[in-house]
Amino acid sequence: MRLVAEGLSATRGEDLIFQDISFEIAGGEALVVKGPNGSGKSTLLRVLAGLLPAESGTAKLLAAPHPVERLGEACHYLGHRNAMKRELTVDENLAFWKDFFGDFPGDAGVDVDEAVESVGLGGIAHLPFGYLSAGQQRRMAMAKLLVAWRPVWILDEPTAALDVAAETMFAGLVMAHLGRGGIAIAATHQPLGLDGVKELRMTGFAGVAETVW
Ligand SMILES: Nc1ncnc2c1ncn2[C@@H]1O[C@H](COP(=O)(O)OP(=O)(O)OP(=O)(O)O)[C@@H](O)[C@H]1O
Repeated sequence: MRLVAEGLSATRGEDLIFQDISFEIAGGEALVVKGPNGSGKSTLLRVLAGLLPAESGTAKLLAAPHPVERLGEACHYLGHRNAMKRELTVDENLAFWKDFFGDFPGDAGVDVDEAVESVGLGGIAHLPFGYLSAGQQRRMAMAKLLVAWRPVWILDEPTAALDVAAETMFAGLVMAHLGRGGIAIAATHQPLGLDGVKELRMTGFAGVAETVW
């Protein structure tokens, strides 16, 4: 499996945010997107996840024997917001997402109990999501990545508001995902604790993006 981005550019409103971004990552690899505030990291992730159209260029997943028409279909997107209903319990939220997403061909997500255990919060999944602390809510949002299989994880500041133990836990989840042949692309200002990752540095349109491998 390979994710290939070629000549991507994107606009927000009237403004060109970045242009001519190209990179390639294989199954089992992670790409960390770095750059100052406003340089376009979130915009790039949203383009890859299919949530914003690219102005030009392409991003494709070459994934025999499961060809993918649109990259977004193969992606889990964990954005700044957790996308969980505050009034529903954690169990109910995760069961909804498991059912809604379903599995992408090739592998399967774990059940809700196992996902909650994996993020270290077994025992509180019966509580309404809104009762949880900010860090616990973020951990539970990470559990969404586990309940349905998607080969590509798109992660926007995944560890913001997390303590050191949770950062370590999340690095373990990402490593396990890579170990299953998955791909992870993360925008972050903090080190994710992953070894041997590729890096893409965004400099904003004032200085066009530069890649560092
Ligand atoms: N909906 C929008 N309409 C117009 N401009 C936008 C919109 N959303 C973002 N922008 C602009 O696009 C540029 C890139 O924003 P983006 O959120 O991609 O940056 P970022 O690198 O992720 O920043 P940060 O590190 O602060 O999260 C910024 O100048 C921002 O003001």
